[in-house]
Amino acid sequence: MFVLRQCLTLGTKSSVRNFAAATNLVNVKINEDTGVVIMELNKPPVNSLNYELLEAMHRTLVKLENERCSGMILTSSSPNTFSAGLDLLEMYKPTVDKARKFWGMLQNTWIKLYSAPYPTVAAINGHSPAGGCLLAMSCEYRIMVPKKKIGLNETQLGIVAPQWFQDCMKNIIGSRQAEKALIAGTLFSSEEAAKIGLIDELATDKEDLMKKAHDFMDEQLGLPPLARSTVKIGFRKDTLNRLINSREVDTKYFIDFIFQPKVQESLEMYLQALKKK
Ligand SMILES: CCCCCCCCCCCC/C=C/CC(=O)SCCNC(=O)CCNC(=O)[C@H](O)C(C)(C)COP(=O)(O)OP(=O)(O)OC[C@H]1O[C@@H](n2cnc3c(N)ncnc32)[C@H](O)[C@@H]1OP(=O)(O)O
Repeated sequence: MFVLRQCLTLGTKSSVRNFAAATNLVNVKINEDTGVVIMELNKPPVNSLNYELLEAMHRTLVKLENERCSGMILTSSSPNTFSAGLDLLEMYKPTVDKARKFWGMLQNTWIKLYSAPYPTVAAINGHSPAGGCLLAMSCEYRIMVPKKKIGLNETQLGIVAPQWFQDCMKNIIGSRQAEKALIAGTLFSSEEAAKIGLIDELATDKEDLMKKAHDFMDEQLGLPPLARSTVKIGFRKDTLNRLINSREVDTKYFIDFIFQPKVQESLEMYLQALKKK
């Protein structure tokens, strides 16, 4: 049974609720017996990743480093969407300062998630485009409900998936498949994603999704943790270091790119199309 665990917070059950309620943007539950955490994104309607949601995730990931967290399942409270990716409003006519702060928080959050030593599973309970796909790809294992969409569709919006987004995809589906998918900005159905290995398993529904996520976690918890995490980090270090060693350059690419008038036009048109749906 899952209970909110005291040591995640300041010591009482009500402080646990305060920790989550401080933003309300992520629900965090931990199994007292196993140490497995469920982090549920909770920014209706579509968990678009704005600064505040990223900060809430980042803060949680930092806290988990100091806790007896043995593994994490990432999912969402939305019935239809895991995450709609980066909040387009963060990129549409921001100030330079705001855009810089936003991008820095995205980098921070990704670095923490990608390098987490404990096993991580994305329980993808709905659509997962662009930054949503990045979150899923940053976990070690992906399980998805049927008939939803996942992929790095940036090109379709007139923007470009940054190098580290691209690297994550390459690491999972291989260079050739990733190149094709990134150039076209392909959004794969859950079923197609399973065929190319972008996701590891299909689930029938949310209940089955969570069951499969726990099954994966149970398998991982049977492995010696230090050996497990050493191999994981060994595989991920080049991708991580590539961003860590070039954070400023990456931020400059982002700022220079989104402030181009053509990119702002594309974002405006895309936002309008989303509203008109
Ligand atoms: C290699 C070197 C490269 C060097 C150059 C690098 C330069 C860097 C460039 C910049 C890179 C930027 C990277 C960006 C990555 C991203 O993540 S961009 C975001 C992409 N996201 C999407 O395309 C998803 C858009 N949303 C949808 O497709 C749908 O909403 C959905 C399928 C997720 C869900 O559909 P549905 O349930 O039908 O909900 P909707 O009615 O569509 O939406 C509800 C509501 O939410 C608003 N919304 C949806 N998505 C977003 C979003 N991403 N941001 C902000 N808002 C969003 C939508 O407008 C609706 O609003 P209203 O209720 O109408 O107000």
